[in-house]
Amino acid sequence: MNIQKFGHFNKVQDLLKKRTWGYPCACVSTRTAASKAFKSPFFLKKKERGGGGDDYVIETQTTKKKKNKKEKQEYTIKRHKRFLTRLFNDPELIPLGGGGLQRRVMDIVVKRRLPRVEKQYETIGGSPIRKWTDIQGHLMCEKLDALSPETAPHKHYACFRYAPPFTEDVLQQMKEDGIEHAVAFSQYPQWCCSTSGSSINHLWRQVHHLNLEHAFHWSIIDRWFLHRKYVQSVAERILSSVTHFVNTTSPVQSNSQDIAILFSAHSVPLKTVTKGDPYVFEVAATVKAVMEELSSDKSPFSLQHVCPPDKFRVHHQLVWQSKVGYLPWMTPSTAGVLEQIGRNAKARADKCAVFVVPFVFTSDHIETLFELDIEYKHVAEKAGIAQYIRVPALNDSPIFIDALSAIVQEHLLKQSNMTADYHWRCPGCNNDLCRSIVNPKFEQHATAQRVKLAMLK
Ligand SMILES: C=CC1=C(C)c2cc3[nH]c(cc4nc(cc5[nH]c(cc1n2)c(C)c5CCC(=O)O)C(CCC(=O)O)=C4C)c(C)c3C=C
Ligand SMILES: [Fe+2]
Repeated sequence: MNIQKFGHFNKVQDLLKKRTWGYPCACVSTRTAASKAFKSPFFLKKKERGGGGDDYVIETQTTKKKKNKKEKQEYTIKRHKRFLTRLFNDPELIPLGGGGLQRRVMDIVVKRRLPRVEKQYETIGGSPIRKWTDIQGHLMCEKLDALSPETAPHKHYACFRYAPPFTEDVLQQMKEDGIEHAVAFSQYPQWCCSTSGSSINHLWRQVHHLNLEHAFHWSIIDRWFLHRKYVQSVAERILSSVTHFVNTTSPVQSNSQDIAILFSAHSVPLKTVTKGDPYVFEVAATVKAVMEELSSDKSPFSLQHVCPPDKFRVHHQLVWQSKVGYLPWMTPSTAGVLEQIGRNAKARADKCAVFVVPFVFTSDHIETLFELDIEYKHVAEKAGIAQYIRVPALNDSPIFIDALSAIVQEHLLKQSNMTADYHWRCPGCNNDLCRSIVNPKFEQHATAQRVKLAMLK
C-alpha cells in the first residue's frame, strides 16, 4: 500500500564550498507521499495563514465553512487521485510498458481503488510521510553540521515520486539555491527496483528533461540495510515496547510467556523476486541483524535482561504486508500469520504477546497507521490474540537520526559515488537507465558510471 516513499530524497548542502549534497530519501519520500496534505514542497517555506472571517454573520460563516470544507475535500480527493494515478502508471513499479495500455487499465484500477484509499487516509488524518521526512532531514542536518563542520552547513530537500514535493520541482529549487554536490539518499533502507530504483531512475530522467545534467555533481546512498546504527534503532524500538509490556503486564502463571516479534515488510510480487531483485534478501538480512542485536549479551539493546529465558520464549518471523492485486506476492502474509498464531495459542491454551515491527519504512504512513493499527489489529483480536502491540515507527527516534547523519558522513568520507551493489543490474533487466548516474561527484569511478545518454534521446 504505500508508495510514496518511492521517492524520498534528501539533500545536504555544503554552502561554504558552494557544493551541495542531496539525498533522496524515502523520507524524502521514497514513496510517493501521495497523501500528504501539504501544498508547499519545501519545509522551509512559510505556512500560509487562513483568513479570519470574524465580520460575517453566523449564516454566512456557516455557508462559507461548508463551502470551504467541500472545496478542501475536493482538493484532497484530487491529490489522492493524482498520487494513485502516478503510482499505477509507473512502469518501474507496475511493468505494463508505461504506454496507452497501462494508462487505460490503470484509469480503471484508480477509479475503483480511490474511494477506499480516500477513506483510509481520512481515518489517519492524511499521510504523515512528508512531515516526518522533513523532521528527519532537519534533525539529520543539525547533527551533520556538528559531525562534519568542514562540509557544513548542510541542507536537506525531500522529494517524492508520486506526490509533492515532486523530483522535478525540487531539482529546480536546488538549482536556484546554487547547489553543486547533491547526495541522493534513498529513504528505503533496502534496495528494491520498484522503490529506490524507480525513484533514482526518475531522478535521472528529470535531470535530463530539465537540462540540468551539468548543474550538479551527484553521488548516491542507494542502500543501508545493515548499517549498525539503523539496525540498533530498530532494535531499540522493539526493546522499549517489550520492556513496557513486561513492566506493565502480570506474568502468565502456567507456562512461560510466548513473545512473537513479527517483522512486517511491504510485500512485493513474486515476479520481482524471481527477476533477481535483492529486496527480499536485504530485508531478511536486516531482520537477522536486529535479532542478533536483541540476543547479544554485549549489546545495549539486549532483550535478555528484560525477558530471561526461564520466563519468556522469544520467537521471531518475517511477514509480508500490503499486497495489491491478484498475482502471487511474497508470503507469509502478516494477516495470515496473526490468524495462525491465534489458532496455535488457542490449541495450546497459551498466551502469546505479538509485537509487530514496521521496519522497511522509516516513518509512519498508511501501512502503519491504517493497515497495522486498524486492519491487522482487528484480525489479531478476531484470532484471539490478547496482546497485539504495534512497535512504533522510527520517525524522530534519536538513534535513527544518529544513523542517518552517520550514514551521510561515512558516505562523504568514503568519497565513493555509490555502493558496489548499485553496479549490479538484476539478471534480465533491460532498462538502460538502471544503475546509472549522471555527472558523478567522485572521479575515481566516474567514467564507468556515466549514464548512457543515448537511450534518453
Ligand atoms: C502495486 C504495487 C506495489 C508495490 C510493488 C509496492 C512496493 C512497496 N511499497 C512500499 C512502501 C509504500 N507504499 C505505499 C503506498 C502504496 N503502495 C502501493 C503499491 C505497491 N507498493 C499502492 C497502491 C499504494 C497506495 C495506497 C494504496 O492504494 O493502498 C506507502 C504509503 C504512502 C503514503 O501513505 O504516503 C509506502 C510507504 C515499499 C517499501 C515497497 C517495497 C518494495
Ligand atoms: Fe507500496
